[in-house]
Amino acid sequence: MSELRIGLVGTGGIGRTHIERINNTLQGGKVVACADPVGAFGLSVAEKYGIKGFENPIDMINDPEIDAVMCTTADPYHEEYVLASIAAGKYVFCEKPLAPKADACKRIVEAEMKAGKKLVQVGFMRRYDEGYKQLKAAVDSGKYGEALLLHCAHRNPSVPADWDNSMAVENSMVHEIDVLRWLLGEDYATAEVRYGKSTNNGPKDLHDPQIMILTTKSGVRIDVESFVNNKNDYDIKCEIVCDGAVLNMPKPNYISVNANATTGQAMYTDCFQRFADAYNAEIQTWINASKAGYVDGPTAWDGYCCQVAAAAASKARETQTIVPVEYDEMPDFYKK
Ligand SMILES: NC(=O)C1=CN([C@@H]2O[C@H](COP(=O)(O)OP(=O)(O)OC[C@H]3O[C@@H](n4cnc5c(N)ncnc54)[C@H](O)[C@@H]3O)[C@@H](O)[C@H]2O)C=CC1
Ligand SMILES: O=C1[C@H](O)[C@H](O)[C@@H](O)[C@H](O)[C@H]1O
Repeated sequence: MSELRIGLVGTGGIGRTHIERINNTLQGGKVVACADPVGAFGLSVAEKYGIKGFENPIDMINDPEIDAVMCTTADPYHEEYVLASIAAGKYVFCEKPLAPKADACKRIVEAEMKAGKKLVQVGFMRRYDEGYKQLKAAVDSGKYGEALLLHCAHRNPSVPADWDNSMAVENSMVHEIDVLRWLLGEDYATAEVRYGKSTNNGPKDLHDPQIMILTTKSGVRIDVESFVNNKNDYDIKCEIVCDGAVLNMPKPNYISVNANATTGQAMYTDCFQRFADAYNAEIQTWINASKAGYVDGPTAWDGYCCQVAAAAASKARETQTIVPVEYDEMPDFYKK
């Protein structure tokens, strides 16, 4: 295959950044068409980029001129378009989360197994971030002993107006749920969500910050702060306390400037700046693997496991209790 012809469904913020990165920066693929659940909006974006527009996303997914699909719609639409891509036998990159709820993720897993071939990669780009990769290599090396505690923070300057209390876990901290499961190489045992004093930066009824506490099956304890209205910068932290060392993820930022007897350093204000290289790496990996005929990234099973843990955390938040995380047995299909 000379060039992977990609059809993108979901022409919102990240959809457009992915069109630009694939068509201007990455190699081996091209977004040749796009569509959106809001038909007219998708057509307007197709015109903006000079690519083919489809009023109906399903028509695009089924078009023989489309080799592979990217799903960057709002979360609730992921299931429909991923299932349509599987039915069409096409590789599909689905932005996180695979679907908002675990049962929808399980339907995708079952459809993929029925199709007899892994076709789905989920957009958990932090696995491709240099900082997280260095942390994983350090833990895997055994040089510093066992990982015992992790202290994490996931801070946004602000979130959309329709943000609700469930989204801190189900939309935002799903990144930590996935990347730490991958980094530590094990599943979770329990989930808990606690509140601190809420900020006045956001709506009155929003619990913000929230603290999610996870334990893994081997007993590692993880705390993650989610502060979505910090009105400052986009700040991602991960500190790993081991037997013989404390490992800290670097905080990449812009240069510092000494001028007028002051020093200052601009900070990242969104995920697109902080994880630009990781998005490029995950999508280049997806293009290369799709052309070669396999999946080489977070699978639909990873997406399911993530939402099982997220559902336990949401139940823990609602009940203010500690909730067990209970997965189905991993099918052999995903063990190879
Ligand atoms: N991996 C990551 O770090 C990130 C992943 N995401 C994920 O990507 C997916 C899409 O997120 P975003 O691009 O932030 O969503 P968005 O809110 O920018 O767009 C989502 C949908 O809203 C509608 N929409 C947006 N702007 C519109 C307009 N001007 N006119 C008409 N309709 C409009 C469209 O249906 C569009 O597909 C979500 O699943 C989200 O979880 C989003 C941001 C970062
Ligand atoms: O996926 C993302 C981004 O990566 C941000 O880190 C989150 O805070 C945001 O909610 C989510 O859309």
